[in-house]
Amino acid sequence: MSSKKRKPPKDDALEHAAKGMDKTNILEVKYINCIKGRGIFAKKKVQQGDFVVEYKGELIDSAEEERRRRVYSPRCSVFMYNFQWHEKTWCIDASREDQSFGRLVNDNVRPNCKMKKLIHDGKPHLFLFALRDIDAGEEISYDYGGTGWPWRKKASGKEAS
Ligand SMILES: C[S@@+](CC[C@H](N)C(=O)[O-])C[C@H]1O[C@@H](n2cnc3c(N)ncnc32)[C@H](O)[C@@H]1O
Repeated sequence: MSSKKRKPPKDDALEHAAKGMDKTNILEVKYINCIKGRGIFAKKKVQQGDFVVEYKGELIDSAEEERRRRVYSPRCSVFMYNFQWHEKTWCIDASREDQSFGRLVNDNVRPNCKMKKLIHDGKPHLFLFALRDIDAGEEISYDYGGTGWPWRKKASGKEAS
């Protein structure tokens, strides 16, 4: 058994945000198929509660988000993540291909991670934390929320469970 003390996951997340680093020692990008595209996979076991990855991008307000949604293609707007902060709607726009891992995490209705907001340098940041132990080789996922995602619909036209 390792005697190394586990860093509190929130501290770990904020340290990674400060350094602008992804956990390349435990995560990797893999191409899955032409429907799902790429995804993020665990290279090593992840413990329940651990910080996994930051959903990095540009922080914009709802007016700017609306403006961008009018001009973005659906392929780009799917990278926009909305959340509440100080009673207003904000958005992380991760549409820019910047080599970061968080933007490549796919949707799952039975996810192994959950998105949480933490404040770093006075600004909100979005981080995924493990909902359960994740084995090496498993795809990292979270529930995008909302309804109507085309990939959730089965050929029958019903929502996937
Ligand atoms: C935020 S991106 C995730 C990264 C993306 N897979 C890529 O390679 O750029 C969201 C897009 O990934 C795909 N996607 C995400 N979750 C999926 C799922 N569960 N099944 C199929 N496609 C999915 C859809 O094409 C969606 O528009």
